[in-house]
Amino acid sequence: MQKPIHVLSEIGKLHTVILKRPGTELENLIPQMMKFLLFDDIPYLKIAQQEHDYFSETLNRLGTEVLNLDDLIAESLTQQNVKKDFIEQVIDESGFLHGPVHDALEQYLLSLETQKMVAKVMSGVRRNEVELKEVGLKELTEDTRFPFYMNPMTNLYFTRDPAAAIGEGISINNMTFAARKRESLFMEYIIAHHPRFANQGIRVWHNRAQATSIEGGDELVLSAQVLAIGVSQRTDASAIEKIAQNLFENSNFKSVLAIRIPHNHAMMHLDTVFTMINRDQFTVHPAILNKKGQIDSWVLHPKKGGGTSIEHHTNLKATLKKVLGLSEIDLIPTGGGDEIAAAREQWNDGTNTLAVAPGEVVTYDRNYISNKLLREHGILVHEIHSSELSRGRGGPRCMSMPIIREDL
Ligand SMILES: NC(=O)NCCC[C@H](N)C(=O)O
Repeated sequence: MQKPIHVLSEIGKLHTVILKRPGTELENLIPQMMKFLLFDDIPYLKIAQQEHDYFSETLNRLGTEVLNLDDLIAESLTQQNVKKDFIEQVIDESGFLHGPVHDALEQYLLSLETQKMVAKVMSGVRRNEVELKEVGLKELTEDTRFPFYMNPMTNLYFTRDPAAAIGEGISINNMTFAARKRESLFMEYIIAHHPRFANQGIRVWHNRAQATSIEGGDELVLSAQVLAIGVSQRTDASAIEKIAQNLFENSNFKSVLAIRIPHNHAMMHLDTVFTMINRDQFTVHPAILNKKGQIDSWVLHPKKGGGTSIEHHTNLKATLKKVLGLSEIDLIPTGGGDEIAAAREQWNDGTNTLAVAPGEVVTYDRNYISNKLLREHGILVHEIHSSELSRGRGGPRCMSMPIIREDL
């Protein structure tokens, strides 16, 4: 019987994926909150939705089952006590553990029918939407720079990051920045309460209560035995050690390749600078390699008798060949290696491909130099529109959370 989660590679035919159509959360993005909400500009929602619908239709046309995050969470909250717990938790995590604001938000959200409540939680609750029964010193002295009690979750359409399917389990991530912390709550409820996932023995490799942070854009399943993880702005080395240990003890994964990437917003996750597109082919943003073409990486293995051994490497090609047992590797440089084209196209997620089958990817149309090069390397490329979606700094891989891929 098909397990609810089954991802043993980055490239096996994509069977089932979770997406989130951009919604009114994007219309609650305002200039003074942009940096905090991890955006560089305000997307035009109508066009962003059209582009996203085209992405979803493209995946459908290629034979992928598309599940929507909003539906999954609403279907997980059918029991009144679960819905109430969810509302309590999301209010707590929005900064209101108790008090008049907490009570007003609770009353408001409980009054909404489940789907509307979910949409509201995602799009944010403005201060003027709820009436406080009393006002204490906390309310009088609080920071009112932002017009929301509950901030909009503008990054939700990047379903890749809050959780990642690895093997037949999942990592439910502790996100780095406040703007995204609440996002992984959805997957926690879905795994625990959705009929498709609940009580199926799904292993949780990392949970959101863990102090160390990790994000799905850094987690790449290179094979049934090898996981690559970025040491990045968003993922701590200590989180990598913990998840590696858990995988070594409880799954068939035998190696974790930790790759250190620059810590900045354009390259916030490993998948913004490196993705797998075929058994032996990868995209890579040339700027992550130093002048000698090197990058620091460490391979973690289980040690006999317990613990983990760590080997340091600097040659990405040689390291990939070694961990994957391949004789050749084709690293395809974003922007064809031209310094300016590479920087521009990486900024617009030219490196961030979503493999739908071995050697077959979905990419943004605007990265025409990288797309042409991929085709010259024999890759089948399906382009999607990207004018507005790209303003959030994420591409097709960031916008998708595969939960079932066919084995290679
Ligand atoms: N996997 C990814 O690279 N996701 C893109 C996330 C973009 C989002 N604005 C963020 O900064 O978290």
